[in-house]
Amino acid sequence: MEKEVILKCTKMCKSFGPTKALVDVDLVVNRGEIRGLIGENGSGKSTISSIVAGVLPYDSGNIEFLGKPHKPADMLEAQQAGISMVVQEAGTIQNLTVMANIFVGKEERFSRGLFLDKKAMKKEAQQILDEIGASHIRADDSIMRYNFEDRKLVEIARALYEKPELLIVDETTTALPHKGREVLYRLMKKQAKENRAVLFISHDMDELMDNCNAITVLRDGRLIATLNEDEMSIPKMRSLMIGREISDEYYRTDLDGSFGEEVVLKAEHLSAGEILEDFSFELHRGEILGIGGLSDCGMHDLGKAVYGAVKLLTGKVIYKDGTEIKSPAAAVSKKMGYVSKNRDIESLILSSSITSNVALPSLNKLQKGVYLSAKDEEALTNEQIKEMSIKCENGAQTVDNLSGGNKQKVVFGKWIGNKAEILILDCPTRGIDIGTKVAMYKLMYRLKQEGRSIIMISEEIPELIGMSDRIIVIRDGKLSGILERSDTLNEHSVIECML
Ligand SMILES: Nc1ncnc2c1ncn2[C@@H]1O[C@H](COP(=O)(O)OP(=O)(O)OP(=O)(O)O)[C@@H](O)[C@H]1O
Repeated sequence: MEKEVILKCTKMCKSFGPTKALVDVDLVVNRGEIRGLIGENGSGKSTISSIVAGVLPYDSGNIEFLGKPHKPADMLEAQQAGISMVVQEAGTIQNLTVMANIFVGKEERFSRGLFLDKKAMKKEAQQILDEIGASHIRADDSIMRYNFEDRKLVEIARALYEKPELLIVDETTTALPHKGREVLYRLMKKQAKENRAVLFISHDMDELMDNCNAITVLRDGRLIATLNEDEMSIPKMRSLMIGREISDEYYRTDLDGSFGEEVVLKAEHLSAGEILEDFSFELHRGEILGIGGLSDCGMHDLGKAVYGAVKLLTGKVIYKDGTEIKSPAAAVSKKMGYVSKNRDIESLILSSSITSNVALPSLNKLQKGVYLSAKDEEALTNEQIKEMSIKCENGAQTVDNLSGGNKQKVVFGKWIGNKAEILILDCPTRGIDIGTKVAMYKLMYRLKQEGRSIIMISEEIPELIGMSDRIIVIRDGKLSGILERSDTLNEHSVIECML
């Protein structure tokens, strides 16, 4: 049977100044399909989704949606045409309630004369939250009460409320806890089963294989291939993305989980956030200490607590020289670095340049008398652009303009540039393409060998097993087990500890 086309892009082009983000892209998405869109960081995936969803205009080419010309002036217009999108980073508005976030721009639907029928709004918002399996989120609560993961679920509710013909999911899964990912997969499958369509952007090869009916590969803004279900395989997808074969070995290959005796950081009886309670551990010189658990087990709070970024309810964090780490400033002065899971809000100054972001923790080092050495700042940044393969015009480009994965590389680069001795990495490879991931793991291993210490908080069990010397598993805010690196350690043993 002939497939019914829902979206047809022909020779779509988009440039940002000298950067050719999309070059003559022809993309056809059919009804009933979950289409994966893959490519390295900066290959143009989000540019396509932003154009189709009305966030960005295109320069030339042609788009048809449901057989009609499609050139939406904004997101609302694209939504009215039948396209909704859930994005990578925070897409909710602070200071509003959950329901106001769900119905933003559509409030008139509930207006009764001069007033807003908040009761009806609440009822409808709660209904959609319940429908997507997020009943724990209350429609009339302030959005600020909810964490990053729950806010993503609110965005999903907002996107699905309209029953869009095309749902775009732009790297949302890594922001969600495991349960939330399952919810999203189920909703995507439902969308396809109802003969609508999904455009699904992800770097996770397994979830792409499990959920997509076809995969489109981009490289440097050009469409390289579209693989149908029977042609899809991980090695093929990887090599089409990167343009060369890459090995299956992502992680360090040694089984030696040894590290120095010296304790460089000690956490004693920490309680913080809503769940973390009476938690203690020691980090050693040259150790990669993995921290795992379900997303809401308290591990993200632990990262913040160790960096002095949240108020401790009990306990203390002590650096090797006896200094108590009570603030990020104290942490930075002891050469500690922190990569937050909530990258755009907590780890970057989006409106500043790559150089300003990279140089920020190294300002003391870069200061010459009362002046900052612009030349040194630039050299430091260029080194990190090279080391982390940051795709950008130059260090003067504002971080806001970088692709998601390249922003993550900037965060990593700023702490590597600062020669941090202790790195607290919360989901460090989030949004990072497979080629760069391999490079990052190599870098982490090199840092370990140089005697630096890493706390790696991760929701990816293979990453924890693949990189850690020891894995501390947290369950419901408390220590549930410590697992040592060995050839018998497997996903099952970690999961057993987590649940
Ligand atoms: N507003 C902007 N201004 C300047 N350059 C931009 C802008 N938005 C995107 N770019 C550039 O366009 C290119 C494509 O970016 P895009 O965000 O589409 O990549 P991506 O494939 O989604 O990457 P990632 O996997 O890292 O999310 C990148 O080089 C990026 O730096």
